[in-house]
Amino acid sequence: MTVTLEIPVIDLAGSDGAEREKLCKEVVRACEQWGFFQVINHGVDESLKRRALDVYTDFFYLSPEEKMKVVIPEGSLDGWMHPDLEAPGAFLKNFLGPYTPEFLNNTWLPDLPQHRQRLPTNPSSFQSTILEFQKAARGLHENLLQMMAEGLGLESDAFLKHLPNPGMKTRSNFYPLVPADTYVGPNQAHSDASATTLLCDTVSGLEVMSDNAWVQVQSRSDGFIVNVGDQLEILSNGRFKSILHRGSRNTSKERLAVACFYLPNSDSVMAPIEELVVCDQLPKYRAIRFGDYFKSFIDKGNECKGRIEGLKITNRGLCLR
Ligand SMILES: O=C(O)CCC(=O)C(=O)O
Ligand SMILES: [Fe+2]
Repeated sequence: MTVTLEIPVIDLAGSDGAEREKLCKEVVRACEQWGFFQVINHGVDESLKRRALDVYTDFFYLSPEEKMKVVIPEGSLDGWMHPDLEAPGAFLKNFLGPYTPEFLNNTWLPDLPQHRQRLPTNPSSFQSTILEFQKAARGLHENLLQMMAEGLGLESDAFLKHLPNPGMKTRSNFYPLVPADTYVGPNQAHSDASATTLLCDTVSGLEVMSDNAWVQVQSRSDGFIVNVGDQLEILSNGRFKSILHRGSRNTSKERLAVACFYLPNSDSVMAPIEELVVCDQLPKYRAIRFGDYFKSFIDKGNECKGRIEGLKITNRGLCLR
């Protein structure tokens, strides 16, 4: 039996008006207590979200030969991968768990030729649709980051000013329906390397660690699941929690899950923001250049919370692992 979890659902409809202060506090409470919440009336057009999910589904339904045109090459994380394919090199193998589903990874920002090269050209509307979707998702990420800062009593750009020229990446996981007697485990448990992540899926399947047990989030078709990533845990000096989670199949329906990551640029240095260290007295994490963090994310594998644990400053001094 799957145990389900009701994470907070926050209605952003009034977030530009008189309700803003109350909603900002709700967002902060959800980041502190859960690390995960859902938003509805989030400002991203429902039909755009639907078109984005459809164009991803159309991509996954293409023939393997067609998808091979954007297969992940050695030394990269961007492109298409299927569990039946041999991962090209240790680089990607590290990153995959034992039950990795078919997936497509892309980088939308920074907009560089090496990232564009890995974008599918089939379906023909893929790039224009997802680019439009990414722009809308960026707006929602930034609105939420402002609300989080305001809810903590800080200037609304308190987080965003540490995230100039952000990166945007997507990972879309495709979980086909498998016969009931086929055991296919969940994918690798991890916390996200992002500042914030927005997840939209066609049916429920996300599992989060709550009280040392895996519980499934009931996703809403009109919402986005929002989660605090490792960078926001660092910036908030540990007030916001980047929680272990994993994707899994839905036992009755095919499932598509699209995660949109909002990331610092490689040269941004992530460290607890001063305003929060003053209140807490001590920084709980040592500073790290995001590019170095992301490299250790790749080197150590997409595994548990090893990366952020290694940055924690303990009472005994630096915890270097
Ligand atoms: O597939 C899912 O439901 C979760 C995806 C996820 O957590 C990720 O890609 O970071
Ligand atoms: Fe994730």
